[in-house]
Amino acid sequence: MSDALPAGFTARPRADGAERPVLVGLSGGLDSVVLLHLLAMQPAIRAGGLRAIHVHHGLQAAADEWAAHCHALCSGLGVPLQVARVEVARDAGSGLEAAARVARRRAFAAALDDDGALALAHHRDDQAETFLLRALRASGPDGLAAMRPWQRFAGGWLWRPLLGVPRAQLLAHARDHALRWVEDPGNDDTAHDRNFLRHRLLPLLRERWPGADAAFARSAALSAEASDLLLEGDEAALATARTRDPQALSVAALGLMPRARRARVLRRWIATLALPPLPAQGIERIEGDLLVATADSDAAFEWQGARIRRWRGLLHAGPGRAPLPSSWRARWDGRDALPLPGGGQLRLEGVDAFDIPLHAHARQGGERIHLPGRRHSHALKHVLQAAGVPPWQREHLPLLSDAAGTVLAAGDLAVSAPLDAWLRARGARLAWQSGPARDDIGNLEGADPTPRRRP
Ligand SMILES: Nc1ncnc2c1ncn2[C@@H]1O[C@H](COP(=O)(O)OP(=O)(O)OP(=O)(O)O)[C@@H](O)[C@H]1O
Repeated sequence: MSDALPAGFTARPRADGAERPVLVGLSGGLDSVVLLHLLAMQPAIRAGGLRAIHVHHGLQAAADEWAAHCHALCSGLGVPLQVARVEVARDAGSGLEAAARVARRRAFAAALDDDGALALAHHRDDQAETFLLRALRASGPDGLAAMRPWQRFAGGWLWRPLLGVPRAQLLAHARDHALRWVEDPGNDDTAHDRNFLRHRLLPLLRERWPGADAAFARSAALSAEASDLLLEGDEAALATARTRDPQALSVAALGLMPRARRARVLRRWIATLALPPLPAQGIERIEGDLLVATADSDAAFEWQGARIRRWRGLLHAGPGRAPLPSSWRARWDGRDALPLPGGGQLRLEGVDAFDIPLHAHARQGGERIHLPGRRHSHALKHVLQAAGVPPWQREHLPLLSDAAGTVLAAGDLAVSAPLDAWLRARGARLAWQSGPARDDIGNLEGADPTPRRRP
């Protein structure tokens, strides 16, 4: 490759006109060594702040050698290098390679500057492989779009400047400049689908169709265009079904959409909630069990720890969690947040503590509560029904009682007259968080709710 960079090889300046700092993911292999070398030759990119990161997984005997190699390369080019050592969860159900990838992405996210660009060395051959792998998994246009040159990542962007460049050109560049790199022995094992495509299938395809990689990459780019157009329509359709609660969609509005659009809208909705992607049979089940007029009142679809249910003309989505154990009890003085079994917490805000500790516990059934402004107590069940609290939320609801067993509050949804008066007098309030806080790191890429546009 000549030293002229491919089109789009400049990291776009930020909105404020400043150069975007670039962090290169440097494995020590051919692709990322060439990427670093090309970027280091760009005065504008150097001026914006060019750094490299090598993630040391410690999984292979040669890992120290790779890190040392990256050091030598970076010091030769005058580029600061961070070596991030990560722990890879060896017992991860999804396999060691997937676990290493997650650990790597976390390290990248932690090291990336706000609004900076993480440059990775994926090239056109990688794109052709990704396109074929997606086709073999029966993906539609969103999946066939394969890798994007720019996409949101953590607090900044993921940038793939070499996506249009064939690997052969990278090799030629490395040889022209006498660059040295380390070979990863794992890349030869054809038991992995990607390696099988790389070493067996793609060479055969190229024999007959020399332009195969370019054609696959072009198909990926066309799919990306189609996917972006569809996404705009999905957003508009989703808006018509939204309610004030982001976790609830109107069944009636969904019913007005063509089936194919509805499937996309449901997937999009789930992505915006940072829940695991809906599997194909999920759409079938929602269509068949939840959206029909005769749907059971407790009909639900569950997948990978998430759940969609229909209730009162709405579809509700969220993490599926076990109810509070009925035997759970805890004394709580209000000083610190009270952690709830299965995630979530109860907090007393605006005042230090209660005058005397209260008892937190699960509902047993039959409780009554005396609400402010009412003469008599009411069955808690009716109070929650009247307030429109969905049944599954009621199962997680912690109650607060005094020593005599009088119910003083049900989460922050119903507060009794005496506790309400006590809180008001102090400008204080109860706050109930019903589930664990979201871990956004798990969603750094893939189900990214932000459309993938150039910065
Ligand atoms: N150990 C590492 N340290 C730093 N960067 C790395 C490391 N491994 C890979 N990278 C960067 O990530 C890019 C992609 O590498 P690779 O395909 O092995 O990773 P991946 O995360 O599995 O990517 P994908 O699954 O998207 O293809 C490399 O070109 C390089 O820029």
